[in-house]
Amino acid sequence: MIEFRDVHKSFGSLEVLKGINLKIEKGQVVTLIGPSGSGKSTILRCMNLLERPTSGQVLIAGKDITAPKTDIQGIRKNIGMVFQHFNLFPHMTVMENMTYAPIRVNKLSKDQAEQKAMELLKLVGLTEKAQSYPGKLSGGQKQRIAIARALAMEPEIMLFDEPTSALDPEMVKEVLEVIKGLAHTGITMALVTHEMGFAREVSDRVCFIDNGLIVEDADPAEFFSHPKSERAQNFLDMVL
Ligand SMILES: Nc1ncnc2c1ncn2[C@@H]1O[C@H](COP(=O)(O)OP(=O)(O)OP(=O)(O)O)[C@@H](O)[C@H]1O
Repeated sequence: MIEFRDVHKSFGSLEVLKGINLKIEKGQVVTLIGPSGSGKSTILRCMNLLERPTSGQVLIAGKDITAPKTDIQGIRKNIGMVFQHFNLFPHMTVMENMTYAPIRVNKLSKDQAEQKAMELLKLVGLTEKAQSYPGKLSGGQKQRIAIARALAMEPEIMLFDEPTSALDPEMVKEVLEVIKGLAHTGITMALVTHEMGFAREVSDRVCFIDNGLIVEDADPAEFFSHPKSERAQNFLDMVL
């Protein structure tokens, strides 16, 4: 579903990705972990070309999205993304936030889009907030809405870039529960997270990134109990 072939990315003279090779199969849940600045978010952002690789290829469902003249908007429709900061439109109600793109991009009628939005609000436990403005919601609620909004486009792929890092500790759980509920429902998921318990419990695979490379790509139980590299061991000693 997602494939990286020798992906490099530089910002000026700083080479941030140094040859990433990665395959994520349809329906898999893959977590990227590693030290700050190692390139995790950049890998995720190359999956929908928010960052364009300097060289190498990114394939989505077999299609090379790094090729010239790719219909990137068409591809992005199929890839939901949830960021650390929720990015909801502050001047729109929750319902308007959730129906905006489905009406304009997926050409749903207002009724269809609202019906779909209500189903998703139910999924994230926030039906009573449909007419609220984001400013009236807690951080955890905003992030659950952001997830529901991404799902409203019915994407086959969901990318999560540190979805709980900006939340107060008491709100982390409610957001992780929602993400957990999506795992293994058929959606292909890639996550950058510092929540090691979550990575261990929910992922099919954990990729340990260090200094722009995938140092380990392993089964979570194996990775957390017996990391192969000294770098991963040192990292786990710091964070666990
Ligand atoms: N748009 C950009 N312009 C310049 N440098 C960038 C840009 N985006 C990222 N970088 C640099 O690339 C490196 C990798 O960043 P990235 O955000 O991918 O790391 P990360 O592993 O996700 O880190 P963190 O866990 O701290 O979010 C960092 O040194 C960062 O400063």
